[in-house]
Amino acid sequence: MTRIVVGLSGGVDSSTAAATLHHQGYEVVGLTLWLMKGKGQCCSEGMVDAAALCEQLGIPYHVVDSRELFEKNIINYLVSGYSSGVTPLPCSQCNKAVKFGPMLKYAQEELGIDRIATGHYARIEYNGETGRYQLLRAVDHNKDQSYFLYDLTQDLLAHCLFPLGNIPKTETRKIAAEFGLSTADKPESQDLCLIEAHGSMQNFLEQYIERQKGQIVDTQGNVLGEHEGIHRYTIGQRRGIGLAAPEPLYVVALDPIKNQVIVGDRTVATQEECTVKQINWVSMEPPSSPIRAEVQIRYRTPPVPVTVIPLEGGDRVKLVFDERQFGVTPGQAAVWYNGEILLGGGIIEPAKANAGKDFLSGDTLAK
Ligand SMILES: Nc1ncnc2c1ncn2[C@@H]1O[C@H](COP(=O)(O)OP(=O)(O)OP(=O)(O)O)[C@@H](O)[C@H]1O
Repeated sequence: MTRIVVGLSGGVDSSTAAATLHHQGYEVVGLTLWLMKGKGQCCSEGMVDAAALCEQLGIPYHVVDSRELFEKNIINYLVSGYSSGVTPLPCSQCNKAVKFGPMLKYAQEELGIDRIATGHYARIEYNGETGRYQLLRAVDHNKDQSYFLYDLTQDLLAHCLFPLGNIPKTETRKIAAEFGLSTADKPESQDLCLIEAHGSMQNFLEQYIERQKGQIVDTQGNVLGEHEGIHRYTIGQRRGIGLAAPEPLYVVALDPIKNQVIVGDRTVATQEECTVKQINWVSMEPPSSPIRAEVQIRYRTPPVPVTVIPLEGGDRVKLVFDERQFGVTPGQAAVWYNGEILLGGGIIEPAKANAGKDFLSGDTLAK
């Protein structure tokens, strides 16, 4: 019987993934990574539900204390990112560095098990011709989570199963009900786990970052108002800027050196290109010449046509959009696809390399 470790968050998706594999004859071991410090946060309720599920299925259950790892990789990453004017995407970082890598290591080293599974909505296919594991969008495009998985290595993909990638979410709930799982009706998590735990990203960040008043300026440097810390803003943001203006104003840049929030109209908030670092090529070898693809610059933005141009050194690319894009946000992931197939992705770099951002201070540009 094939043994497999299933990552359990206590939600309906991972419960159904575990129950499905168990039903298919896998010898399933449930495992929850305990991620957040502090009483009553995030995982505690999840652990109770995950333990109940394992009891119901009659399978072993493990909890791995990963709070240090989460703090080192995610909390520090967020705090230093927001303090320096970027908006980091914690989920892809968490998947690679905190969840999949350590979960596989624990499975192999502590349990002698060589496979792991999660309730993510995405598909993995081995391509015999290229010898690569390809990551594909979930059949249910509305639930597709491949964007958050772009940074998984070939080795991780080779050891992973996503049992829900081929079914619509509605089917997941049906299966959960048929198996009589107590999580069948559990509401969807609506946001990042950190936001669910703290109410908002600002609440979370302000445990670590002090509010520091600064100026809100336009792209010519005229002072329009005051803010309470650049960590409270994101490129492309319109709501909550607190300025009355005839035309809607958007955050177009954040200058950590001058502690300024720079705002402009929608045209200033669009870009025709950007650079991307820390690239992970997933379903194809790194190309030596430009390729055409469709890119997503945020989880919920639709994919748009793009030319991906490899830059010297191999770890960065330039993205040239066919049409100017709004809200290209440093720190977020840009992930490019060929139809269903996720080709690669990386982290959008700050505006220094992006034309037209000369309203940032020299020091910021030199960073
Ligand atoms: N703390 C954790 N420990 C182990 N695995 C986890 C943990 N959190 C999430 N996972 C795994 O990652 C998958 C995707 O997590 P995500 O936070 O996106 O939850 P979700 O899509 O709401 O799924 P679920 O309904 O299972 O909570 C989960 O289905 C689960 O398999």
